[in-house]
Amino acid sequence: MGQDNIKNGVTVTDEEALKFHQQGRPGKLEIVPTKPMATQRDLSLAYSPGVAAPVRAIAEDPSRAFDYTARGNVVAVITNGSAILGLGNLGALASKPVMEGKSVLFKRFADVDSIDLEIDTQDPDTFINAVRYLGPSFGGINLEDIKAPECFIIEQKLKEVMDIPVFHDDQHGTAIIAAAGLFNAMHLTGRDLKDTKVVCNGAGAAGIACIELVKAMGIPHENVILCDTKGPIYQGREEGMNQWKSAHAVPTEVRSLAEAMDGADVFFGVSVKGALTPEMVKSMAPSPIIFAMANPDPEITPEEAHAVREDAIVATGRSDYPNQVNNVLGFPYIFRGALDVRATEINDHMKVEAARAIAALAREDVPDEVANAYQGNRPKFGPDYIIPVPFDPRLISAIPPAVAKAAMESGVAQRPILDLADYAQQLSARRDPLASTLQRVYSKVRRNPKRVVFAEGEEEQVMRAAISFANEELGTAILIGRDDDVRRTAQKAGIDLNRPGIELVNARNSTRSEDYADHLFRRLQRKGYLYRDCVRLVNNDRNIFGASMVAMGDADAMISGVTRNYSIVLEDVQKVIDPRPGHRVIGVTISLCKDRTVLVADTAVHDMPNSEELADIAEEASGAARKLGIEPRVAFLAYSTFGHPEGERSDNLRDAVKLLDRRRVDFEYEGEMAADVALNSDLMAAYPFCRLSGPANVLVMPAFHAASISTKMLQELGGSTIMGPLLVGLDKPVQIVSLGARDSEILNMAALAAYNLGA
Ligand SMILES: NC(=O)C1=CN([C@@H]2O[C@H](COP(=O)(O)OP(=O)(O)OC[C@H]3O[C@@H](n4cnc5c(N)ncnc54)[C@H](OP(=O)(O)O)[C@@H]3O)[C@@H](O)[C@H]2O)C=CC1
Ligand SMILES: CC(=O)C(=O)O
Ligand SMILES: [Mg+2]
Repeated sequence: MGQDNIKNGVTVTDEEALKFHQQGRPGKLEIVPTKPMATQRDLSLAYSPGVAAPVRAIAEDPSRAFDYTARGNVVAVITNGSAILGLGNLGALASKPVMEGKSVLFKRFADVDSIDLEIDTQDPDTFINAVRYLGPSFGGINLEDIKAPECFIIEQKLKEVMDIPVFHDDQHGTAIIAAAGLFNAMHLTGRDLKDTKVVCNGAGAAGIACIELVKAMGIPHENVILCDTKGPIYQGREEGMNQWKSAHAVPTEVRSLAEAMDGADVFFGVSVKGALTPEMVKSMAPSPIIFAMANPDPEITPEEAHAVREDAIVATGRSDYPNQVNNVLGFPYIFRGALDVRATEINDHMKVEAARAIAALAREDVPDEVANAYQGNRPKFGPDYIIPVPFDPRLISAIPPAVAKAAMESGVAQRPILDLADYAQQLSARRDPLASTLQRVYSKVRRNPKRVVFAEGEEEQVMRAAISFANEELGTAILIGRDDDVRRTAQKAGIDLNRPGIELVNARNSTRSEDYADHLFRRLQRKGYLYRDCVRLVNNDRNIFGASMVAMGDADAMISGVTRNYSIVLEDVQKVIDPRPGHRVIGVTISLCKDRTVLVADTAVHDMPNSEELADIAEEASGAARKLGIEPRVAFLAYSTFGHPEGERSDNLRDAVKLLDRRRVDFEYEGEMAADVALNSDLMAAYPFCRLSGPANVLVMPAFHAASISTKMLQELGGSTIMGPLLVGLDKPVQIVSLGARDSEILNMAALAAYNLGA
């Protein structure tokens, strides 16, 4: 990675952020039951009289609460809003978006259920009393955004009176990630712990915890100068002091941050935006290490720091720069490990081992599966990659086992895990498949932005998707429509289209229309079309015009379908664009289920595929799977499994398997088999000759109707997120959304079009 990549390019506007929080169900969280609640019997089991039995069992043996209730997997995110990010004391209510955010991050990254609790008091004792009796409800307490010094008192007291982990994230989460990054940066710059001089600006929750941890890991006390709003904390200072700051006072002559920075090796910023100036950076030691961690804006931006010191290693708290020091790398996984061994606390040994695990991960070679999570680059341990990114899928299997092991070693684990290797494997299944898949797609496109035609540019949700596409720096969004109509709708909806990355194209006055009509006529002249028919199609049909732009190289990809049926759009597109040579056009639907991603094909084109077509469908779908980072295991699905029950409807599928044998394809495939055998390894074990090495992840359906019915049922009944059908096999990338799709769906499909699944 170099200077070009310094900014990763994910920017969001205030308007987008507000809309994101407001749309649909306001906020970011909902609670869903884990047991059926459909019948009278369900209710009798779930509530009265069924609850009586677990109540009595728990009263007799409190540890049974972990068996009969959600307690063991629920963490409360609790705050009083007194230090919301770096925004200050804005109170309990205003902090709720951040706390909901922390809760969803718990779920997203480590499958920990979490609920936010905003307690409306600034008084530590009242706060402590509000929390101390909540122990029975939760497996752990994550304190968040509570200002210093109250946070120290609150955490200490709650740890004493509660028998579940209490962890102030801004202290320890931040410290763990900062320590991990620091030790990697010191390794890269050949520094020795004993000679490293650290200046930490910010003597609050994060600052005190950061320097305590790095001192515990070996940096001498006298090498660290802690600063706050009054400047360096020297021995004898009286103004603005408290006992936690005093513990870090050093004998020094420096009286300002600027003086402290002169010759410093390391800067830790956990204060406010802009606190570090370029002049201060200039005065640092060679190859300085700068962690500007204030959120949402750092003490200095990487651009500003690098402008004066090219040799600096810079980290920030933000996701749009390399080296993000953010406690999101820590708290979900630390609690995951602690909950899984039912730890009674999160102690220093567990924190140190978490830091070591994070640091070690950044030094490892990045395997193929992971490379795409890194903004499309394969990062290599170095100045721009000292810490893994939050989307690194290895974090879930690397950090919790380290934490669980440390809990067991330090005697705080109430339910030890005997096989940590097996535990690590189980953990990877907890990853959220949707986010990883889309992250890979977005990262790759951002690295190589594309010009994408949004064929229905007059629709409001299409305009919104186009703007997000441009804001996400995925490329240029080309809106097709009549200028007046587009602008009128935009104005009415309060959308400003006059911004970089948005182009408007009106088919009627395009200088390219004649070329497009010529192209179309060459293709359709022997299919009953006159030249004037082609001119009319180009001028009047947005899908034809948009597809022509893509076919003739004026755009890279196209998205459509909001206003017309899938099959009609596909028919239009195929008038203009051929299948890729040697390929077959099919539809692949991605089904993102709770614990796995499954591709289903063909969900768009072939009504009753013959064996040859089925074999092609398997090849196309497995190509798409690989492009999405999934190593394909293809199952040809039927009502029968390996010949039983007999019936000629499965013949095609059996023949397709034989065809693939002859084609010597390089992916796993097997069939015919029933869906449960394909997806359940226990059932598959009854067929020891089955060549799949695990449950199938690409399901080739015997017919279009089966494919369509099953994906829709998965969505409605199984709670899966369904994406697609995605078109693969076309010579140029086009994706079609479902009729009436919302802007977020259009955006995702536009990103997938730009990603070009078929290439
Ligand atoms: N990247 C990450 O993962 C994390 C980042 N942070 C960020 O760290 C910052 C502090 O958070 P937190 O410790 O929880 O907050 P606290 O309120 O507990 O502490 C803030 C500290 O910053 C000091 N400070 C404020 N302004 C300045 C300034 N201009 N110069 C020097 N010191 C200053 C305060 O000084 P005084 O004591 O004199 O008032 C105080 O010591 C926030 O920006 C937060 O977003 C926090 C946690 C995680
Ligand atoms: C990241 C975080 O917790 C903070 O900035 O407060
Ligand atoms: Mg915080």
